[in-house]
This record gives sequence, C-alpha cells and structure tokens, in this order.
Amino acid sequence: MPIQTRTVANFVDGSYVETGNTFDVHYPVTGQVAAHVHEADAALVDRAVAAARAALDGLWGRLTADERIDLVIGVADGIAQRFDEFVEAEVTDTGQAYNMAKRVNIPRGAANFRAFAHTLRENATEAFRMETPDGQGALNFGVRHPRGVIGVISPWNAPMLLMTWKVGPALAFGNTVVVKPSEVTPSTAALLGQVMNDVGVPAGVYNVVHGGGKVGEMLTTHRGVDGITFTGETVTGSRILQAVAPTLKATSMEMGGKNPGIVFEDADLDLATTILGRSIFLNTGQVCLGTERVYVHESVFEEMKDRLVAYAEGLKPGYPDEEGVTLGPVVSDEHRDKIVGYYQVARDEGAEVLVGGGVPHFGDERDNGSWVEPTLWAGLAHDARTCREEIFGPCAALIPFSEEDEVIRMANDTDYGLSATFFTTDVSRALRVAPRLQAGIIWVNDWFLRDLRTAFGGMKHSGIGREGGVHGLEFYTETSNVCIKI
Ligand SMILES: NC(=O)C1=CN([C@@H]2O[C@H](COP(=O)(O)OP(=O)(O)OC[C@H]3O[C@@H](n4cnc5c(N)ncnc54)[C@H](O)[C@@H]3O)[C@@H](O)[C@H]2O)C=CC1
Ligand SMILES: O=C(O)/C=C/C=C(\O)C(=O)O
Repeated sequence: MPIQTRTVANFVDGSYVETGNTFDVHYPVTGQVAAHVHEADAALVDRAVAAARAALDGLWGRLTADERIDLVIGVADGIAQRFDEFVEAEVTDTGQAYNMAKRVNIPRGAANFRAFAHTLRENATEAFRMETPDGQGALNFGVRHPRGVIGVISPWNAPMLLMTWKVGPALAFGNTVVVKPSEVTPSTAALLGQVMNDVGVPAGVYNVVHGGGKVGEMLTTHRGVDGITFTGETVTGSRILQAVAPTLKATSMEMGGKNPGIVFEDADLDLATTILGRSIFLNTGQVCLGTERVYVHESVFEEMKDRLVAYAEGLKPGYPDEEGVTLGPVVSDEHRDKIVGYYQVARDEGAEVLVGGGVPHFGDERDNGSWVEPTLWAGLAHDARTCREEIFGPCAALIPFSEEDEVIRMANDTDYGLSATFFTTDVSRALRVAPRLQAGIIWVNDWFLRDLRTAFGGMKHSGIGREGGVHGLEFYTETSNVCIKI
C-alpha cells in the first residue's frame, strides 16, 4: 500500500509554524518516508510557552467553567468529524492496523476530552464547618485553580490516546498546554491543532512543538512552564525529574512496566489464553499495560504453554488495511533492533524458544520495514534479565509456580509496578490476591478494561502520581482553602 508523504508542522498560538529544519518519520510497515517534520528550536518553544501563558491570562482564563467545558466537548466532536484523517495519520506513523486505530486509539482520543469535561462538572470541592471558641464557628471550603502552563511529553506507542489522556484533563481543568509528542509519531498531535481552530478554542491554549529529547528538555527546564506530565520510559522519566528540579515544577510521571500475568490452577483456560494472548501481542507488544511475564500454576503449565504457542502461531502479520490482520510492525528500526537484542539475551540466558525469536521475511517491500516475530520463551530463571527488564515487544516468558504466596512474591519482585492481570474462578482468591499485588492497575479475568473515572498510574519505577477521574485534579489544579469566620 503506497502512502502519501506528509509535512508536519509545529502548532503555536493558533497557527502552523514551519521552521525549515526537518527530520523524517518512517512508515514502519515498509520503511518509506511518511512525513517531513519541522523541528522546533528554543525560540519557537519560548513562543509556544508565551502563547500558552497569554491565553491563560486572557480569554481562556476568563471563560466560565461551563463555557470551557462546552469547548472541550466540542474538541471531542471535532475529532469525530476528522476521524478518517486521524486514523490515517495514526496508521502511517505507527503501522498499526486500521481496525485498532478505528476501534481503540482515535475514539479514546475523543473520549479523553468528554470524560474530563464530566469530571469537572460533577465534582465539588470539599467544605468543612468548624467550631470556634466564641461558639459562632467558621466555614472552610476549597477553591481550585488551574495549575497553569502544562508541558505534555508523550510517547509513540498509542500516540493519540496517550497525548489526549493528558491534554483532555489539562484543558477541562482550565490549563493551557505545550505538547511535545514523540518525534517518531508526531502527526496526530499536529492535526489536533486544526480541531482546536475548527471548534473555536482560543489561540495559545493548545500548542505543539516537535523534536526529540532536546526539545523535551527545553520544556522541562523552561521557567514559564508550571507542570510537566510525562508518559514514557523510566530512564527518561528519571532524567526529566532531574531536569525539573531547579525550577521546582510539579510532575506527573507514567513510566515503564514489566507486568505479570498469573494463571491459577482454577482458571478458565480458554479465557486466560484469549486475554493473555491479547495482553502479550496487542499492538505488537507495545502497550505499557501488556504482560511480559506469565506465571502459570505447574498443574496447567504444559497446557497453557501449548495454548499460548498456538495463539502466537495463529497471529496474522500484515498490512494495516488487510482483512483479519492481527500483527503489525513495531514502531521503528531502532525499536526492532532493541527487541531483537533481547531475543539474543534470552537465548544467551538459556531460554527455550517456544515460538518466534527472530525477524520475519516476507519477500516484498515489508522486508524494509520494522518487523519482529511474536515470541514466547520457557526455561528462563525468574531473575533473568529477560524477565526483569522492559522489552516492549511481542514477547513473554512463561514461568511455572506451585504456591499462591510464591507467585505473589515473584510477581512483586520487580522494580516496576504498573499493571498485573490474573485468572481464577475462585472469588475468595481474587479478593485475597488482588490487594497483595504491587501494581497501580490490577485486572482479574480480563485486561485493559478502562473506566476513565478510575485512578491510573504506576507504583515503584512505573510512575509517580495518579491521573484519571478526580485523581488528575491533584496534578492539573491547585487548591486553596478559604476559611470564613462566621
Ligand atoms: N505508564 C504508562 O501509562 C505508559 C508508559 N509507557 C512507556 O513508554 C515507553 C515507550 O515510549 P517511548 O516513546 O519509547 O518513551 P521515551 O521515554 O523514549 O520518550 C517519551 C517522550 O519523552 C521525550 N524525551 C526523551 N528524552 C527526553 C528528555 N531528556 N527530556 C524531555 N523529554 C524527553 C521523547 O521525545 C518522547 O516524546 C515504554 O517504556 C512504556 O512502558 C507507554 C504508555 C503508557
Ligand atoms: O488507557 C490508558 O489510559 C492507557 C493506555 C495505554 C496504552 O494504550 C498503551 O500503552 O498502549
């Protein structure tokens, strides 16, 4: 499928800005150039931050909450109106199947604006009446203020979903934003600028600057930025925390994972196979919540092994628009090389390769793309690098266990703590095990079921802070307490 090469510009103060200094984005299916992207420089980042500040102090900051919420809901409608353009941009940047972009990533982009518009409408601040020595009392109540100019730094694996997951609440709660999308997948963030103009969001509320870590750092160190919300790798998050320290910015950090899946002996194995198969291989394993360690009770280990291998063998790699395609490329050659490097590490660590382990050969233009085989291993020690380090590819290690306490210990024995998924038909076990797992999100008998009103974030090296529903208010607003003596 030939694709059209696009030009992707920055979006600052309501207008697209080309800098003339471009870098290329590649279509991972075939390696073709998908876009020429205009990289921002420090002067443009300054302009974006100044525009965001001016909007905050200007019309946007003066809107009533209802007026603002109407505009935020308008953005969701505007995404729906340009649905096909967003799908096309997402598919050509990531190589993911049209089905996935159409059913998951672009609709969630719109939902992220609607959900937080409702959060603001439906949640009051606290109020406490207190006693005073004169017997008259006093009334305390909270007043929320937007935090200010928010720098949004987002990754490439679900570009539209993860970028709007930050922009939706930021705008709903009254902030303005400067977004630095991943340099690998910049197109949907740029297109969203068009929607902002379509629906009448004032200039300067939403800004986008393109580039890699250097441009991200211009935001994290900028004195005009009040908060940084980040999704990406843990090592990048750590760098960002160091960079923000001198200017004392608030941060919200969503980072990497090495998520366990557990199959107890009483699990419904059909269900466990289908859900775990999805959790390991969806989006070619590039989902932060996906499973990379599968612990299976020894009594059903061989059966689950065969079932998951059959699942992997049944995946259909193909073009994004091919009927029934269930596996795409990974996002870039660089990421493919990282995954293939781990495939070698696994072999060096003595893994039995149950399926995959290499790079597929198609005999056509896709051999210039960024493909890897879906891969499962057995025979790895629980503390092998393959079982400890985030790979972020279509792969997982299968590890047997015999006791409940043992598997909880192994599941928690990691630097990360983003998600955990387990399968059991025993309600008592579900209630007993779930609270003992050290993860921000725990699913029982399902995976990636998301209610946007719930807390989302990671423990340990997977994150600092929670977003979602009212939890995002902690980061996107600041509360003053007003105490009135009666
Ligand atoms: N916890 C969560 O909710 C999620 C976490 N992730 C994690 O994201 C990672 C995959 O995304 P990647 O794009 O590879 O992450 P990454 O950390 O390489 O890049 C993320 C963003 O940070 C920017 N960046 C890089 N260096 C920077 C610096 N020094 N200062 C400021 N910005 C900088 C990048 O340009 C990009 O926009 C995985 O580790 C995955 O687990 C992905 C989705 C959700
Ligand atoms: O549902 C969320 O808020 C986060 C979802 C994460 C992904 O879709 C991903 O990492 O691919």
